[in-house]
Amino acid sequence: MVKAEIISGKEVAAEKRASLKEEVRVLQETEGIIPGLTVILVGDHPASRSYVTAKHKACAEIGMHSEIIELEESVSEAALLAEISRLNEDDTVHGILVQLPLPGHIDEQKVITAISPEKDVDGFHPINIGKMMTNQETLLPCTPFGIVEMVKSKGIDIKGKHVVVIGRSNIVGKPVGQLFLNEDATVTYCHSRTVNMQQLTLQADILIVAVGRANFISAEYIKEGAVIIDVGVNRLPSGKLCGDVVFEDALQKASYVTPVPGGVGPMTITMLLHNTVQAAKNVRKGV
Ligand SMILES: Nc1nc2c(c(=O)[nH]1)N[C@@H](CN(C=O)c1ccc(C(=O)N[C@@H](CCC(=O)O)C(=O)O)cc1)CN2
Repeated sequence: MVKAEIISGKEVAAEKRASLKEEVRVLQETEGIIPGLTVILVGDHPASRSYVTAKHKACAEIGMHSEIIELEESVSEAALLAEISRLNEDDTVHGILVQLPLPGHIDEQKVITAISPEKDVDGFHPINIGKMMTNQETLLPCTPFGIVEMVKSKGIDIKGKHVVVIGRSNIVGKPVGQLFLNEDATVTYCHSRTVNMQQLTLQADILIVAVGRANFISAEYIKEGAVIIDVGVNRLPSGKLCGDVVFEDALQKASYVTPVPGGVGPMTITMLLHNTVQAAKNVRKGV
């Protein structure tokens, strides 16, 4: 029997994008500012290319300016850093994003740190991460930010809830736990070395799964009535996309579940738009 309500990231994203479109219109009409995003794509990873294209399209749909800079897979780290430095100095660029992952010869952390924190619309710069950790206003990592927005959109109470995060990546696992901690949740992290993970996941009021392994979480890991957030986007040999959670199992045991596709993914790009508009406004405020 289906018990859970599906949290449609597509629907939450559409609502948020409509309000951002209006914000962009007002910003342009009243102050002549058009928020601008520049995305750097290194190499020709097909999934990365499709995410970058989706970002470009999403910007256009809400009236924002955007540009894609494509660099060869073999580009040197120094050349990439020089490009970032040029964009840091360009006042028409409010947001800079380097699509990840990068080729192995480039130090990802060095690249992220080279982006001006004020233009770091991915929210990955150590200064922005530090501000997030200390609960200060800043540009927040898009996927974690989108997850919190989705949960809030359903009026789900976070305070005092036990949030269990499976995964400890810098772009999703670690920051999503911190954002829920900032919302007064009790947070537990699980990862590949966690002993008896099931004992922990069965305590989760909100279970966030970001491991990148198809159908990693099944019914026996889910507490009755839990909120299940599935961050995984895995392509099966059949070509079909699926999440890290067995969706049918979550439907039967959880109170809410996010689908794949159409769940967390669309929120990632939406919060990127939000951050870029925010970065443009911050320039005006001198933040
Ligand atoms: N610089 C960054 N690199 C990467 C990020 C990021 O936030 N910043 N996140 C991911 C990729 N990503 C955005 O860049 C992303 C992933 C998935 C989706 C999405 O909408 N997925 C759809 C399915 C898409 C499909 O058909 O393949 C869904 O879940 O519905 C958007 C953005 C890694 N790199």
